[in-house]
Amino acid sequence: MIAFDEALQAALDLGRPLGSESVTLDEAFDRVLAAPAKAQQGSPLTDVSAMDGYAVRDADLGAHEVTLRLAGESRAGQTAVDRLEPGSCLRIFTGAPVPEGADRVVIQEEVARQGDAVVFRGLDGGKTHIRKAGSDFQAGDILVDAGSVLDAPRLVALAAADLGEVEVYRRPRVRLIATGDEIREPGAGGRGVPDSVSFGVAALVRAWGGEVVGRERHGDDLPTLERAAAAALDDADVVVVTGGASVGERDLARAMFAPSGLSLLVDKVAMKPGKPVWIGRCGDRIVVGLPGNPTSAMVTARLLLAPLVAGMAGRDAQGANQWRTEPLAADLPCCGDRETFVRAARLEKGINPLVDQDAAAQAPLAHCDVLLRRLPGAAAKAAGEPVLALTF
Ligand SMILES: Nc1nc2c(c(=O)[nH]1)N[C@H]1C(S)=C(S)[C@@H](COP(=O)(O)OP(=O)(O)OC[C@H]3O[C@@H](n4cnc5c(N)ncnc54)[C@H](O)[C@@H]3O)O[C@H]1N2
Ligand code: MOO
Repeated sequence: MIAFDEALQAALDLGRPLGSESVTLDEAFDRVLAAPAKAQQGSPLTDVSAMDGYAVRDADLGAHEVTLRLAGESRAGQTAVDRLEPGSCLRIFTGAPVPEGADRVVIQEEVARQGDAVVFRGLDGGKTHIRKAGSDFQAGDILVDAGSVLDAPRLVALAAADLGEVEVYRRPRVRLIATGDEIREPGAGGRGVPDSVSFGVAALVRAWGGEVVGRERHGDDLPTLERAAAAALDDADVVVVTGGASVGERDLARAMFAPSGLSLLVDKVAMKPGKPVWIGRCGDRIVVGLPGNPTSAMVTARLLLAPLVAGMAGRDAQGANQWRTEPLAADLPCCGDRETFVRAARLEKGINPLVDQDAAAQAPLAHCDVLLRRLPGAAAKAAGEPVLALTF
């Protein structure tokens, strides 16, 4: 049995990016940029108006009221006049090119219009309401750094950079295998245990940048499981097997990978819940064995699988387990002799440890937002005291 930190280090060491691929911006959401995104051209391309109004020359506006002749119109996407002649003004709209010679845009609320005659109050020397060419960014500027997760605002920046495709890290392909004669698909009713864990693990894999390529269930029959293991290793970067991790004769999760050349890197971890969790390799494939008890499975998946998948997806693997100090909303008992990850809810007044800490319980998962980290032998804590918390 190894310490939790040692197991985490093994997961981090395995969690290396798998290479990159080019995707269209439509496909880029939530992917991780593998190379810095450079603007293909500057923006705005020319000086443009920031407001709806009239483009004028400063020299034409004196201290007092002045009337200028309307010479035409400039709209975003089309301009009738490239140059503003002295004594004239140009109707202009937000985003439209500012003609050569114009010094400012006077907003329409500040002028009076009588046909083609536009009356301006005196020059107030305030804002020009002109966005200069390249003032947002210039050709070659790096708009989004490599390693960024492409969220909504970053996708805007990429499209603005005039990029149709971007280079992103490949997503690790993850296949889930639930084991156990009793496990069945949820929704079928009757005897058996609904496979709940696979849904939580699949969601977690996706949230941390992985692609779930398959979810399957098999009974406790070794030849069947061996065949399933070999097939899964064929098309996945990571195979996650649930259940059968403990010491019973029917706990076959490790055995099913033996003919595929399993070498164990982590085998039992001094943590509660989740002691039977294991991690191994079959060639260049990674296998993660989660305990069958649903809370144990989700805790170990969050603490070890999430950083592994994050690292393989090019994300900040270390950052996946970012423990923060937060105040307790209720008392917390002392910790036993195994490092313990207490399930808790984040309330407005602080972190509230859940009453039911049974590793097999599932109802508490519906209220669980955070894990609390408790070192072996840690003393009891009172409400208000700080505790180490990790968002689940
Ligand atoms: N003698 C010992 N017994 C056990 C030990 C031990 O050290 N010595 N460890 C215990 C611990 S800790 C855990 S955790 C469990 C984990 O056991 P397994 O990984 O072998 O899990 P199973 O026996 O296959 O199943 C346990 C439990 O979980 C349910 N299960 C399994 N898969 C799913 C799923 N996909 N969805 C929902 N529920 C699932 C299963 O029906 C069982 O009730 O072992 C202890 N025993
Ligand atoms: O430690 Mo097992 O993972 O709890 O019930």
